[in-house]
Amino acid sequence: MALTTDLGRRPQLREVAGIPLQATTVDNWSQIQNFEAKPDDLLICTYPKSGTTWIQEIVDMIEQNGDMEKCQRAIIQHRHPFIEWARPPHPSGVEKARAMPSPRTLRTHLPTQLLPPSFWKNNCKFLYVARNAKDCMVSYYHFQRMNQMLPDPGTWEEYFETFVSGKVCWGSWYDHVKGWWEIKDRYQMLFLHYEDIKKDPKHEIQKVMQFMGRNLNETILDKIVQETSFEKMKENPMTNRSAVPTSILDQSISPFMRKGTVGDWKNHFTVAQNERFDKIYRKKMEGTSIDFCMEL
Ligand SMILES: Nc1ncnc2c1ncn2[C@@H]1O[C@H](COP(=O)(O)O)[C@@H](OP(=O)(O)O)[C@H]1O
Ligand SMILES: CCc1ccc(OS(=O)(=O)O)cc1
Repeated sequence: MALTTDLGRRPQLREVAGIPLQATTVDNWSQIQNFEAKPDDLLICTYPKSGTTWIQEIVDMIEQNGDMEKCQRAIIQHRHPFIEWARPPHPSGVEKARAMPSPRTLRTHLPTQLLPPSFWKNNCKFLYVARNAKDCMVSYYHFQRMNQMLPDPGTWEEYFETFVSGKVCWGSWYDHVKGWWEIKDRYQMLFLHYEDIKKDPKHEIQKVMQFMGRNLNETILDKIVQETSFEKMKENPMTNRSAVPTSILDQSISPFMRKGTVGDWKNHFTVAQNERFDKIYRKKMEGTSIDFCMEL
């Protein structure tokens, strides 16, 4: 597959406890770790490219009782502070969260071991969305091609190695998903799969609604299903990242709302890569009960 080649110009990652993160996040690490969560916080947790924007829009539509105009009040990145986000001189995710009235909905890509401890102490609600590793890898590859704030992914073949070895921003997909899955019954956590939302959005949105302690009628639920479809969100300037400068997200390379499907990995993985991936996957995920749907 074709290369993007501006190696050397993209920022490189640094590490916290072996997890690669953006350098600006690492510079801000003590502020992030000392973040004071509140008992009524809802934290959206995902591995990158697992449907974060999608679940954010679903949660916001539930919070706003299906009022689309209220959901248009700001771009999605500004509605739910991203707690490990740091890009001086802009306010950090922690600063944005502090300035937000409760009840707050926040978001993170951090693995469990790096989450600020106050989230556990305050028994906050966690909404985790997991996406199958192969589609996640494909989506992340295209995102790294277009995101000028992340390292250049190199060729697809090179990226395959980078991803399976966990040397991407926010670390290993396997460890992230296993980490959140293994603690799900010890906390107030709703654990969803991207593929299930795709298959039966109304059913999964109802689960989110109940988890949030809300009760919306069928008409509103149907509206949320429609407004959060891939096609609608791709056209929606509040969700499609069209407001982000090209110097950060170059959507002429790959759109942020790219395909939104299950099984696009089949258009990228060679037979040999697929066999190798499955072997690595079995080893890394040995002993876990989590299961993924790879095609619909
Ligand atoms: N409403 C929606 N329905 C399905 N997929 C969606 C979606 N909104 C965003 N996505 C997909 O979620 C991925 C982005 O995830 P995140 O928000 O975590 O960065 C992209 O996947 P693809 O690159 O496979 O298209 C994007 O297209
Ligand atoms: C950390 C890399 C990153 C992630 C997301 C970005 O844009 S957006 O928040 O999705 O609009 C930019 C950089």
